[in-house]
This record gives sequence, C-alpha cells and structure tokens, in this order.
Amino acid sequence: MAVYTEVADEELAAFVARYDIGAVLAVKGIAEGVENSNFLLHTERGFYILTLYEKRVREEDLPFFIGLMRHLAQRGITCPQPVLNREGEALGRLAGRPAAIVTFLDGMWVKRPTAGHCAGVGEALARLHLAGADFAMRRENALSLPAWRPLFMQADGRADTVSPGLAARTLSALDDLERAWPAGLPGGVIHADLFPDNVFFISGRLSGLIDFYFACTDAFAYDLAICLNAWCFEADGSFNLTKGQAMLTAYERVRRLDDAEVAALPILCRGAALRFMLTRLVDWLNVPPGALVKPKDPLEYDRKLSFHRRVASAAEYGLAR
Ligand SMILES: Nc1ncnc2c1ncn2[C@@H]1O[C@H](COP(=O)(O)OP(=O)(O)O)[C@@H](O)[C@H]1O
Ligand SMILES: N[C@@H](CCOP(=O)(O)O)C(=O)O
Repeated sequence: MAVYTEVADEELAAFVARYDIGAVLAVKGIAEGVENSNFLLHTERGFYILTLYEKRVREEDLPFFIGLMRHLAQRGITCPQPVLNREGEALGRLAGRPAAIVTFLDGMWVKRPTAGHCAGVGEALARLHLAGADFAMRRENALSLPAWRPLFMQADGRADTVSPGLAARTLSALDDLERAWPAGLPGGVIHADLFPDNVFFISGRLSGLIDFYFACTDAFAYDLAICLNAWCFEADGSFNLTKGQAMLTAYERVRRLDDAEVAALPILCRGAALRFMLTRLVDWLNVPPGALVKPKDPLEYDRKLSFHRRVASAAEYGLAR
C-alpha cells in the first residue's frame, strides 16, 4: 500500500471543508501505487481520490499535471479531474505535503492483459499524443537519459546485493545508451508511466487513464517503448509478439510512426527498461521506515533490458513495415 504520509482525521476534515463536496464519511489508504500517498475519500457528495504528493513529484510541476488533466479531458480523454476548492484552487497542503482532490474514475486495471487490452492502450496512447498537441505548458522529462547515471549512483554500490553482476550490466547499458540515445524525434506531451495499473477497463473496453504525475514533454515513441515494456511481456519474461503487434498496429491507426521513430524503437525500449529498473532499484534499497508500500522488483526490468539488447529492429516487437 502506498501511504507514506498519515493524515489526522481533524486535519482532513478541515482540508475537505474548503471544498464543496460535503463532509467526510470515510477515508481509506489505497493498496496500490508506489509514488504518492493516495486515499479513497467518501464524502456526502460521492467518491474522490485524495493524493498527497511525495518524493519524486516536484511542487513546481503540479500546475503542469493539473493543467494537463483538464486539457486532455476537454479533448475527450477520460482522466481524473482536479476538484477546485471554494477559492478556485486545485492544489492545497495537507499534513505538510502538497495535496489535491481529483474525481474518482470507474473501471478496473487488468492484472493479465490480453492482446485486446494492448490494442486498447496503443490506441489510447496515440490519442493522448494527439490531444496534447495544443497544450501550452512544457515540462522536461526529469527521468530521461541525463538522470539515469545519477540514479544509478543513488544505488550506492549496493546493486550487486540485489543480483550479482547487476552493477556491471547496468553500467554497460548506460554507456551504450549515452553513446546512441536518439535526438530530434517527433514529440510533445507523453504520459511516461502508462503501466497496467494506470489504465482502467470496463467489460474489456478501455474506460480511462490515471496517474499523470510523470507526464512531460518528450519523444512520442519513447512513451510507446514504455508501454511495450509494461504490457507486452509474459510472466516468464518472454516478449509476446502478438501483444506487441496489437499495440503497435492500434497506435499506428491513429498516429503513424515515421522512419526515424521505427529505427529508434529498440534503443528507446532499452532506455525505458533501464529507467524503470533504476527507479525500482533505488526504491528497493531505500524503503522509508514505517511506509506502507510494496516496492516493485527491479530485476523484472533488468531481464527486459537484456531482451532489448538482443533486438535488432522494430520488427521484433511486431511492427510490420
Ligand atoms: N482517479 C482515480 N479514480 C479511481 N481510482 C484511482 C484514481 N487515482 C488513483 N486510483 C487508485 O489508486 C491507485 C494508485 O494510484 P496511482 O496514481 O497509480 O499512484 P501513484 O501516485 O503512487 O503512482 C490506482 O491503482 C487506483 O487503484
Ligand atoms: N510504474 C512504475 C511505478 C510508478 O508508480 P505507480 O504508483 O504508478 O505504480 C513501475 O512499475 O516501476
């Protein structure tokens, strides 16, 4: 469960009283997620999500995330909407953290995605990329290539305690990526964390996207690489070509990849795998005492990275050209 910050009942009641959502009837820490503290808030007006922003979210970036969710919703992307308090503000402070209340989205995330789910995500991702085109704000990706070596340094020489050889494998991948990371690919607003737990479905149909707190301005194809990593591998570590094909075909029905993006896909997939391996590794080695959180396995992404390092072209992900 990701609850890093506890909220006292009186403090919560005073915070909620600033909104037009009635009094608090119940509040529960949410048993998913690893980044922020999330609570399901039941008030006299219905259900909401209360988020307290934690370590990786910079307070100055919050207007970008809040503005983006509103912008995307206006363009037909179903995502949580920030609730404004009586002063017209979406952001406040609670228990010493920046905090916001957003609308509750119906739907469930899928633990075992099928090729059909992967197609749904491919299409939704491309729609998100197009919908973000006229969003006026920019936010650099704080977890892109320049951040990876410093993140690895945070593992503080302890990588090999997680798996023998992990430090050497990571450094070799980092060297390769720093030499060849592509520049100038088509880009704009990307979600940057569209994992299964951030995509809701109702009766097999995609019903909404959540968790825009890594969203930023970066290459569209990198976002697709993140999704290929997160959705198209099986529990035994194998890449499922049918799922990759379903995702890429559905994406391209909405937004066609250009030749440079197709050529870059293998290295983008390596970068995406390394990025999630590194944040997971740092979190695995630094669980805050008393936090209710289940850290995610960094080695899952170490194995995915090894797979991508053997990939020669986007055809191996299922892209037909
Ligand atoms: N707007 C929402 N509507 C419904 N459930 C939500 C909403 N936001 C978050 N959740 C629930 O909370 C969980 C954790 O949220 P998430 O934003 O992924 O956490 P984190 O900020 O730690 O990444 C989700 O998997 C989902 O179950
Ligand atoms: N998707 C990331 C973790 C990001 O946080 P979450 O709270 O959305 O799960 C990963 O799997 O490493």
